[in-house]
Amino acid sequence: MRTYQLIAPAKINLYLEIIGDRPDGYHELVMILQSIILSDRIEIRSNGTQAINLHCNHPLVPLDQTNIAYHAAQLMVDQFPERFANYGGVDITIDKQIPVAAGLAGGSTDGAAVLLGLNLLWELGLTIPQLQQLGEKLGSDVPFCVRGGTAIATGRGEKLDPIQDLDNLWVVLAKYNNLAVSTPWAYQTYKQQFGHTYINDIAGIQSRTSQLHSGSFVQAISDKDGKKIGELLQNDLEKVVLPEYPQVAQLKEVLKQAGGLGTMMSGSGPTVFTLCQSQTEAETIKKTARQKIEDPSLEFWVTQLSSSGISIISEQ
Ligand SMILES: C[C@@](CO)(OP(=O)(O)O)[C@H](O)COP(=O)(O)OP(=O)(O)OC[C@H]1O[C@@H](n2ccc(N)nc2=O)[C@H](O)[C@@H]1O
Ligand SMILES: Nc1ncnc2c1ncn2[C@@H]1O[C@H](COP(=O)(O)OP(=O)(O)O)[C@@H](O)[C@H]1O
Repeated sequence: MRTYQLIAPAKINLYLEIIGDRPDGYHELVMILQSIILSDRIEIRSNGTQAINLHCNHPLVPLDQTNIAYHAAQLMVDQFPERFANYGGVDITIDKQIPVAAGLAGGSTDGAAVLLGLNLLWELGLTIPQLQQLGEKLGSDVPFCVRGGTAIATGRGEKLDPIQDLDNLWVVLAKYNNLAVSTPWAYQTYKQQFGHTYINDIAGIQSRTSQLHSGSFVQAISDKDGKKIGELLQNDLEKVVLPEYPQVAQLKEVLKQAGGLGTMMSGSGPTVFTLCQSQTEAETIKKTARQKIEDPSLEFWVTQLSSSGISIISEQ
């Protein structure tokens, strides 16, 4: 039976600005998304049946249709019923290394990996843009996860403009393993509290978006100016998540005091990250923060920014 093993990297949000709300219930965003080395491993194996079976080593990951990886396989079955009939079903095994419900797009990247894996297994020959278009149906962050690297994302997060890759920096991630933040809750609460700041006309949205395109953040990325990037980190969702989760606010403060280029919450949280120039600096920051907060539920990861999206590591 043919088998593909894939690496599915997590992401962090270097910049997340909420501009307006949309008739479809989503929010209009300007983001800068960045892949990191921390990844799940996905195995996709033909099983000679007509079933999709899902396996995962993490107790919090659902194994039914609510799993984005399962949903991705179902979407491919619906889109390409003849291929499914010819090639048969698959066993999908997720080796979960990315913390769950952490603001790191763990589910989205697994979904993206299944799209790429089935494209290969069923010899569909779909291009990256075609896979990204399918990914839009699974979630706003899935199109980014297909290609990864560094990108400006607009719309609900699905419109992507790749920019110069930024892979020369290290990152410390910190998360309480007993905390999870619901993404719909974060956006809903933001809307209730800050909806009055939204721009709701197209011209206004375009002008704000182009400000960022030409803005100093993109310039700092193309200059690979870590100090400037650290200063310019932004995430509007912090405004609702930090007051609701004081532990996360305290964690951010401790990490900030410990050094590095800049500290910010990723996505809807509750993971907080610090960008660093070197692995040594990252390890020192982790150690300092660990000494300041002696809580066994607080976990750390030291990793690097990455220029890769989903990649294939073996084919049998
Ligand atoms: C906050 C971010 C930042 O990258 O990431 P995470 O924290 O989830 O990793 C994303 O915007 C999350 O993207 P993703 O997790 O793919 O969201 P989706 O499944 O599409 O949407 C989940 C829910 O979030 C809200 N949502 C999402 C995206 C968006 N632009 N506006 C929204 O209002 C909607 O309530 C939607 O029902
Ligand atoms: N493959 C998957 N991996 C992780 N979580 C998943 C997956 N599929 C569905 N989920 C569900 O999605 C929720 C959000 O998880 P995740 O994608 O890890 O976080 P985030 O949306 O914060 O980036 C989880 O609580 C879980 O119930």
